[in-house]
Amino acid sequence: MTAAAREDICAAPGLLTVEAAQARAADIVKRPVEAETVALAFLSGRVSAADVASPTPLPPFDHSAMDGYALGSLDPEHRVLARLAAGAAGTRVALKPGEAARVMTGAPLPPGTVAVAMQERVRRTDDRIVLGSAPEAGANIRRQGEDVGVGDVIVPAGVRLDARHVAILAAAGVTEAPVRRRVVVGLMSTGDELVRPGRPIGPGLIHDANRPMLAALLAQPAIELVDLGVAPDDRDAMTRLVADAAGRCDMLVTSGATSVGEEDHLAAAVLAAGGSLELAQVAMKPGKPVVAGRAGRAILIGLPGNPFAALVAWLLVGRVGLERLAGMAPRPLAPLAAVAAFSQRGPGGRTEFAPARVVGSDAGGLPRIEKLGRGGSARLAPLIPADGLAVIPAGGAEIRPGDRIGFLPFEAAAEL
Ligand SMILES: Nc1nc2c(c(=O)[nH]1)N[C@H]1C(S)=C(S)[C@@H](COP(=O)(O)OP(=O)(O)OC[C@H]3O[C@@H](n4cnc5c(N)ncnc54)[C@H](O)[C@@H]3O)O[C@H]1N2
Ligand code: MOO
Repeated sequence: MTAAAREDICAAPGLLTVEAAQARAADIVKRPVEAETVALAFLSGRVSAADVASPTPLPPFDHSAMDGYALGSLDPEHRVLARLAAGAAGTRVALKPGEAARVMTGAPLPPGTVAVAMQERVRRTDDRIVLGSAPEAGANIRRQGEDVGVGDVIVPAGVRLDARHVAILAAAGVTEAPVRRRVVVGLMSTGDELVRPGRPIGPGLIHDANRPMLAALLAQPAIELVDLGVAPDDRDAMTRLVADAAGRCDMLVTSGATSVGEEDHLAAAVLAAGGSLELAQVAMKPGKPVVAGRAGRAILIGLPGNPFAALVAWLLVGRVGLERLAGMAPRPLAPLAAVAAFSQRGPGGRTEFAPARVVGSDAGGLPRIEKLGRGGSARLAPLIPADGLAVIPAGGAEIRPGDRIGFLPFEAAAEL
């Protein structure tokens, strides 16, 4: 740990606030990974590395929003001169007052069009139409560039791309875009008690839940996962594994060995491998013993061993560093406003995150949140029926039904 970091941690009486820990986790990352160019078909889930400007207006030309008639004036009667479907190369016809063209949705509009009348509002006899009621000037015309102008930014830098971005790039005829290369994230569990799922557990042993959990959270297009297995509870062995991982990963995410027990070797191993710790001991429940720092060129996130604590520490602290590394603009996880459907004694010294589900809404429309399970950072079963995490701020008074609390839905929390 650097002297400055040690001072900061000690300056707060006891523990860092969750917000301070998030700021620290972001600051550890000096710059995002490099950019590369990727084809449209592979952009979803990647993080944009630069603004993309549209080379073309959208729509590219004035066209009809309806099947009907392009009108040269708003007069009640018109003579029909031409017929245009979507894809028509255009027409040499320019409409004068009293003249119309039969048009389909998407068809380019002849010069002189003042409005398009829907065909349901028109009576046609041979080459003449009579309007039931005059449309407004400009009705049913989609103007060139009304959606996007030439040079408008259609995809900003620093966002996780999805189908919306792919659609607008495709519409503008753009076939590739600059994105951050995949962040190489190494996952390592620690502990002599851990056995890979699928293998039998002997006395005192348990199955490794954290590495599969983190792999499931991080199985995303912007990430390349490296499975680093299980480090034993041995300082020298852990040091070698950390040093090796530090050389080939952008981020190393470990779980376990962060606390104060005799077999909690992570901090010592990171320091022995030439790394540093910039964050430790956060005022959150669970997840207090989360650590973060650097090891070689990698950012290190050390999550607590208890699985629910590891999940909470990842979502609230580790994820912030990963987003920065992946080139995303900072997006602090802001809990939604909600009300408690439970009571509990306060105040707590740490911000509490508890598995919770929505059980209706109050008179003001805020979701009512019920806590699940009886607490405990090792319990996974309460997460299964949960919709997200109840957030109960540190230092608050007793919570009674109807009191304001925060709520983090899982969908928002788990997305990179
Ligand atoms: N004297 C103190 N003891 C503890 C403190 C403390 O402040 N003083 N903090 C407690 C808190 S809070 C937590 S959280 C845990 C964190 O401990 P570690 O990060 O050192 O984790 P371990 O001791 O290695 O393991 C804790 C627990 O989790 C199980 N575990 C570990 N890895 C996995 C895995 N990959 N999959 C499933 N389960 C795992 C492990 O077997 C232990 O039962 O420390 C408290 N102690
Ligand atoms: O903070 Mo520990 O993470 O409660 O179990």
